Amino acid sequence: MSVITRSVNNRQPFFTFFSALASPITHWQIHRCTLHSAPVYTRSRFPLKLTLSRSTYTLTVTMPGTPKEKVCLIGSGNWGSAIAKIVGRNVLQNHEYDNEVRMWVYEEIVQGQRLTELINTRHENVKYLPDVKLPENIVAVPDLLQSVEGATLLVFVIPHQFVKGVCEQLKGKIHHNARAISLIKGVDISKGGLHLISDLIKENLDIDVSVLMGANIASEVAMENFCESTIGCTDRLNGEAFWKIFHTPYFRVAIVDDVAGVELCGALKNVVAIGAGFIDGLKMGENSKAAIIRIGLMEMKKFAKTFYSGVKDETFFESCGVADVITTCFGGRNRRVAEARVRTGKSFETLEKEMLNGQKLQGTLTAKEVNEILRTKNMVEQFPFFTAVYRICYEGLPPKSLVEVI
Ligand SMILES: NC(=O)c1ccc[n+]([C@@H]2O[C@H](COP(=O)([O-])OP(=O)(O)OC[C@H]3O[C@@H](n4cnc5c(N)ncnc54)[C@H](O)[C@@H]3O)[C@@H](O)[C@H]2O)c1
Ligand SMILES: O=P(O)(O)OC[C@H](O)CO
Repeated sequence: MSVITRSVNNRQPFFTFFSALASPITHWQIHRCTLHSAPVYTRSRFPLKLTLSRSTYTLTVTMPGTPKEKVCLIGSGNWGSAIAKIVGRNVLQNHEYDNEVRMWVYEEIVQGQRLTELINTRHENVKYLPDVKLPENIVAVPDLLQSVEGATLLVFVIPHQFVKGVCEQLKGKIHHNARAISLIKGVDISKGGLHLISDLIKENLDIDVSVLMGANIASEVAMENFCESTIGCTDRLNGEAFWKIFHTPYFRVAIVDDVAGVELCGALKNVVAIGAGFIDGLKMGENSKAAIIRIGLMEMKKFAKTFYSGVKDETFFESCGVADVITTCFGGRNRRVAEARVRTGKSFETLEKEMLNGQKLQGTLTAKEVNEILRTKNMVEQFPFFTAVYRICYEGLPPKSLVEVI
């Protein structure tokens, strides 16, 4: 691979500059030419990016034989399957991506057959996203290491309690140019202290990790109803590589440079959803639920900023922020199960099994993890809403106390 740097007078008309530059590289395909004012730098990575010394022109070129990006989806639940439909279609429309997308499936027997076989023959995840056709280039693979073979873009989309185990199996086994994105809504406290799931992946696999979070109830995305989502990235090129596999006219993705803010919004809104479900279970009406959403959002922001000083206010106005809190407090699984908890008196474990058919709740576990962090830091009183949700879930506090303590 080579990096070519040319000096170009930045007052030259654009076409003069372009034709001067085009001739020596006619044997390359020029995929993009953009104008920007970023500082000068060169990178030797595919696609080869040329930034011309002291000019403001950037060319992205791909040499013949450039390896294509190969995507692997690590996870195949409700959201994993819905996003597979988008990714499968998008890679077919972009020559920079390999057509085959492998999807790691935690194997199980469904209707007397292996789930992977069902997915590969019927092109439908009959258990986790029934009645939605997946593109035929989505290939279900039961072996984790086989699924990531040759993959340069890893999409992590499994419930957060399983990430550590999956990362341990992948350590040292991934492609040298692999980058990842996490669609997982949760936090990690396994090493003591608060950690982002994206950091857990980054530290285990030694790769750059972006995140994608948003107001995205899987079944609605699968029906192609319009919605938005947010990518948080530190490396813009990586963020853009993932943007291309997710963005569609009905699933509109924005990119921001606040990984911690985006990810903590995704994780903490699940705790707010549990609180909203309690309010619904108590039949307290929409004003009370709106109040819970507002108070919950304020605690999300305070928590995120307390533990990650770089978190930006604007992030809370992206899809990953206020929009996701709203959708999850009206249409999400956490809300639904918390409502049933109040109405039936059954435990969350029982209701998860009875109502979700193998899908996993994230909010109750996150409430516990958040509480553990707050207790360690002596901060429970500063977060009365998160604390009350935890105490209702785990310490027998009556749900109606939620509005008394906040
Ligand atoms: N479903 C949604 O609407 C939605 C939307 C956005 C984000 N998310 C987030 O995406 C993540 C994944 O959620 P989902 O909805 O795709 O999953 P899910 O809850 O539908 O499914 C559970 C998945 O976990 C797998 N699993 C079970 N045991 C396992 C184990 N021991 N190891 C590994 N995998 C195991 C199952 O095979 C199944 O694929 C979560 O963090 C969730 O919050 C979900
Ligand atoms: O069904 P929930 O509660 O896990 O929420 C789903 C999504 O995260 C909503 O964006």
